[in-house]
Amino acid sequence: MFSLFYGLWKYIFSKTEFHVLILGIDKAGKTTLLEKLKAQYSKLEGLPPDRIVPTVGLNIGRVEVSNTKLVFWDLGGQPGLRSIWEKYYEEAHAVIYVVDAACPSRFEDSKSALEKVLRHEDMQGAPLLILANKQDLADAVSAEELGQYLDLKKLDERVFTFEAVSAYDGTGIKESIDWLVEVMERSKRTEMLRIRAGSMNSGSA
Ligand SMILES: Nc1nc2c(ncn2[C@@H]2O[C@H](COP(=O)(O)OP(=O)(O)OP(=O)(O)O)[C@@H](O)[C@H]2O)c(=O)[nH]1
Ligand SMILES: [Mg+2]
Repeated sequence: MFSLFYGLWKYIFSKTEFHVLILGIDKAGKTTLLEKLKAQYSKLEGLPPDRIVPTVGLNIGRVEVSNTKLVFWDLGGQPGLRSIWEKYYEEAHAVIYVVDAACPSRFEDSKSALEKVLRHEDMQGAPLLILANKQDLADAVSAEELGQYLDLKKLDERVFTFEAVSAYDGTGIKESIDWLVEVMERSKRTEMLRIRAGSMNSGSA
């Protein structure tokens, strides 16, 4: 009986935790974004951009937004490191895909890396937030233009959106995270991950 009430109490009062993967090719601005998120949503200061180096392992950031806990996983985007991404797909509730909107010569590379992510079966149904980053630069393309460049087919029933952001000055970040939390809260993928976690817990009891 106690465990029943405890389970119910936990269900009602514990904050939902969402895992969000931050992907994108090298130099897109993923780690700069992660540090900005930490600065904006937690008491941590976040590294200043001039102290951020290319990512080789995994950077983790935990923040709380309204009644949810967000755990961000930021991975390295250099070509030789992209094969590691898929190890994190199964546990991810959603994906933030960061693109350097001021560097059209790398849009093709960004597009094919993203298409590969979306084709992977472990990514099925994961909401997708595509960020046109570096809007503080005069030659950055808008979110709409980036959408045309990427020309993504086969998004089918996936929930997705494009946002124009700057990981430097914080433009567009609040709107992006608000969107993400809202879609994760009602996504089928979240339901699927919750059921899976529940059956694993009861299996190990
Ligand atoms: N102007 C401008 N520069 C940015 C912005 N975000 C990142 N940068 C710069 O872009 C470069 C790459 O940033 P990172 O955050 O290291 O990129 P990354 O995607 O984490 O790269 P990898 O770890 O190699 O995959 C750095 O020189 C950053 O200072 C932005 O919003 N505006
Ligand atoms: Mg990085």
